[in-house]
Amino acid sequence: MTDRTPFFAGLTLGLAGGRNRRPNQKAAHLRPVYPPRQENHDMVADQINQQRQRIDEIDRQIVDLLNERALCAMAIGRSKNAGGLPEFAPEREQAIIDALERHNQGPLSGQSLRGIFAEIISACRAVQRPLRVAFLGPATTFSHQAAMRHFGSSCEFAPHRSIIDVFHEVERSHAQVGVVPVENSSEGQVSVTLDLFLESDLNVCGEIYARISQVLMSKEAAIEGIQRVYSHPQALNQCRNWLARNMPMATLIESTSTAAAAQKAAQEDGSAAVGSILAARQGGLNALAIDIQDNPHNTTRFFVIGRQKCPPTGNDKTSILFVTHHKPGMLFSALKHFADSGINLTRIESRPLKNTPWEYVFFIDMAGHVEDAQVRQVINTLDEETRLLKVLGSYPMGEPEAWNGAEQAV
Ligand SMILES: O=C(O)C(=O)C[C@]1(C(=O)O)C=C[C@@H](O)C=C1
Repeated sequence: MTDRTPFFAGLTLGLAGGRNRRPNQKAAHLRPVYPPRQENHDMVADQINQQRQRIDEIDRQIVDLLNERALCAMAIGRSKNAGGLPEFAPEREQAIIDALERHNQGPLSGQSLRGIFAEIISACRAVQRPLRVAFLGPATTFSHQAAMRHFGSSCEFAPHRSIIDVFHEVERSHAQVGVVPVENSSEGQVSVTLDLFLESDLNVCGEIYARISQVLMSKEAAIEGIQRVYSHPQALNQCRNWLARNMPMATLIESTSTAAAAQKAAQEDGSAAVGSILAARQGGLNALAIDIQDNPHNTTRFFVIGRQKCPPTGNDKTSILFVTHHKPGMLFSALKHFADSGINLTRIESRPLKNTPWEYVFFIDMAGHVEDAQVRQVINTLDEETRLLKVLGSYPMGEPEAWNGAEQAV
């Protein structure tokens, strides 16, 4: 038995037969449901029926209201077209969700509400013009999942083979936005993405935090029969201890992506893949164990890139890059401006400057919007003191994905 019991095995995907479940432990949906005693039966049925009728009535009202909302969005879309404005307004979307969370009295959780409204806004965007979202593919990768969670499902999702292709698609206006990984809580910076910002004129107009839950998937029903495990090198790295403990005899084989690994596992007997639950579902594979990453809080941060700039929401971040003159104390002096102005830095990273050996470009994220007086002032000062300064964008502060253990082992 594995130490992270396969919650989805034999449950969501229905094929693995729960062989790895602990003895005497039945999944909730398998526990026998006894019919209520006869004298209660009619009363219970009556109560349920009443509430169901009420739900049917409410659902019809919701549909009517949703269509009324969609008509408003269509009218806004026409005005935006007439005024040459982009349909996608991330700051407005953030404001809507923040206001609704403040308004919410429960019992629905804030997280549920966010998910519901991400879909409602997505559908309303689609009646204006479907948002085309380029991402690092193929389908079912963690970039795809992050994009779907952030933008809702009523979008055109366009998978691309590389991060540079995602940048190019947005630069050429083939997609309105792109989703690119920028850093991972275990593996650090995604250097390709950082380097591309030096050349590109695209703006950062959003950030997405996605918790990475790695799943062991196979067409086999149990771990015991598996000899090979495929995955992207990063995913294999993230699960190295778990794989060594639970499948010491299996050969680990690198693939170009977690999605490609899932395809391989679907074709071969005795093989498994490490990747997303979405890949398991789409490939019709058994999820033999979930959350097998060694760090349970493994999170990737993505940037949403676009040609438009995002106005302030009141809760923003700004990303910049700069190259200092090659003199002592220049980095210290740059950072001191932030400290003196009380601006909170949330990330600092450096990359080598490709055409000047032993010189570096610094990437900084800070709390605040470039239109805030203090942020503006520090950036203006830095602009005068540095060799190069570029504001990559200001965008609504993202929320790390809630970790409620819902997907964890039973
Ligand atoms: O308020 C707008 O600007 C709209 O276009 C409406 C709406 C929405 O459905 O609420 C749709 C798309 C935008 O990205 C933001 C909000």
